[in-house]
Amino acid sequence: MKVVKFGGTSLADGTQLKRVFDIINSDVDRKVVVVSAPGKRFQDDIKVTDLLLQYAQATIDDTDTKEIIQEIKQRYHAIADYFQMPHEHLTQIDAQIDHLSQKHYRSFDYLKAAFAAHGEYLNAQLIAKVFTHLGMPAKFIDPKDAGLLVNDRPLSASLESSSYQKIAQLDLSTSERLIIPGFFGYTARGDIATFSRGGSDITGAIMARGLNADLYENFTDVSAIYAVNPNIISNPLPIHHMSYDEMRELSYAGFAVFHDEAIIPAIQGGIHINIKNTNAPDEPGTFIVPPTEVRHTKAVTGIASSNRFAALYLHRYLLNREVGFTLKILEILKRHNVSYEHMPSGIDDLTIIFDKSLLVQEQIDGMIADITEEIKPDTLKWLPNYSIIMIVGEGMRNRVGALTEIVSPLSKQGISLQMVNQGASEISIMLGIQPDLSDKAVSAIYNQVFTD
Ligand SMILES: Nc1ncnc2c1ncn2[C@@H]1O[C@H](COP(=O)(O)OP(=O)(O)O)[C@@H](O)[C@H]1O
Ligand SMILES: N[C@@H](CC(=O)OP(=O)(O)O)C(=O)O
Repeated sequence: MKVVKFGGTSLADGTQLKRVFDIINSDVDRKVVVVSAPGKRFQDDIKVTDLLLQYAQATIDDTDTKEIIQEIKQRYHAIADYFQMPHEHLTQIDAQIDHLSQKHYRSFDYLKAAFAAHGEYLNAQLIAKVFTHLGMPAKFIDPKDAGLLVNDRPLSASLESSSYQKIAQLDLSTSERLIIPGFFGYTARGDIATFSRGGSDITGAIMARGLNADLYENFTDVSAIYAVNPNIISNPLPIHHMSYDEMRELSYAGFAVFHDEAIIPAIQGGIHINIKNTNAPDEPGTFIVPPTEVRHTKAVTGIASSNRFAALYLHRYLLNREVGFTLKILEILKRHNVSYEHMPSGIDDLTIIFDKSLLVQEQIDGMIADITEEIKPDTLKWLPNYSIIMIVGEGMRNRVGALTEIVSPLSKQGISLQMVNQGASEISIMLGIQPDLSDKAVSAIYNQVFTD
C-alpha cells in the first residue's frame, strides 16, 4: 500500500486534477491520498491558502469580505465545473466558506488556522466526490477521524505521538480510495491547528508512517529534486537517491520542494519517499531513503540557499573567558520568547542567526535593548537580511579538502563570506552570506563541484 500526496500545483485546476485522477486510477496500491489546497495555476496566481488568509484578516479587521469570498468560491467552482459536477456539491462548499466568519474562535491565531485549513478541507471533500463521479469510488476522511491529534500551536502545530496508534486503526479494507486533507490536525480541545506553511507534506509522511506504507509518493511539479534550486540554475543535475538527513538539511536550507519536518515521521518509520512529477508520472523522480541504501560517488549531493534569516552580531573582548555569558544571552532570548537557529562563535565574537518569519519587531527591539544594557558589547549589529548556503552530502563525512573545494571558487570571484560553520553536522557545511551575493555564490560552488 502506498500513501500518495499531491501538492497545490498538482491540484490547481480541473486539468491538473484529471492528471491526478489518472495517476491514482492506474495503481490500486495508491490507496491513501493526501491533498493540498488548490495552488498557483500560473506564476503570479494566488494560492487558495493565501486567499483564505486574506479572508481571515478581513474578518479580524471587520472589513468587507464579499470579494475575497467570491474569489475563493470561484476556485472550487472552476474545478467542479470542469468535471460537470452536480450543483448541490458546490452549495455545500459555499456554505462552509460563508460559515467560517460566523464561528467563534479561541484566538485570532486559531481563527487564521481554521480559515487556512479549509483550503485542504474543502478540496479533499470535492476531490472525493469528483473521483467517485469519474468512476473511482473515494471517501473523504476528516483528520479528526483519522486520529491526527496535534499540540496547541495553532499555526505551527506538531503531532502528538499518541496519534500513531489511532492512525494504524484506519480501515483500509474498503474498496474506496481514502482522501485526507493535508496541512492540519485537531488539538485535544477540538480546535483546528495547522502545521507550518507547506505542511501537507507532513500529513503525508505521518499517514505513511502510521499505516506503515510500502512507499510515500509525493507528487509535485518537477521531475526530480535537483542538486540546486532550478530557479537559480537552469537544467541542474537531478538527484536520483539521497539520504533522509541530506533531505532534511537541504529542505531546511531552501529546497522548498519537500518540507523539512516531513522527513521525521519517515525516518521513524523507515518509510521510503519518492518525489515524483504529476505532469510526467513515468519519470523515476527522486528517492529519499536510509543512508545505508545510498551509494555516494560524489562528496556533495546538493546546494541549498535561503534568504529567510536575520542575524545579530556581537563583539566583546575576552567574551570567551566569561563564565555564564552564553546563558545570559539565552535568558534574554527566552524573556522575549525568541528562538534562534544557529549561534556560531569566535573568541571575542558571536553571531546569533534567526528565522525572520518567527520574529516581530517588538521582540527584536526588546532583545537588542536588553543585550545592550546587560551584556555591554563593544559592537552590536543587527543584520535584518542574512542568507545561508548549505552544502550537503553524506560523501563529505571524513572527506579531506571538501571545504577548500567549496570556498576556493568564491575567493576567485571576490565573494566574501560572513560565516563558515563546518563540523556541527558531518554531512554539511553552512555559509553565512549577504543576500545579494547568495545566488552568485551558489552558482560558483555548483559549477566547481558538479561540472567537471
Ligand atoms: N532543489 C530543488 N529541486 C526541485 N525543485 C525545487 C528545488 N528547490 C526549490 N524547488 C522548487 O520547489 C517547487 C515545488 O514545490 P512546491 O511549489 O511547494 O510544490 P507543491 O505545489 O507540489 O507542493 C518547484 O517547482 C521548484 O521551483
Ligand atoms: N496549502 C498549504 C499547505 C501545503 O502543503 O501546500 P503546497 O502543497 O501547495 O505546498 C500551504 O500553502 O502552505
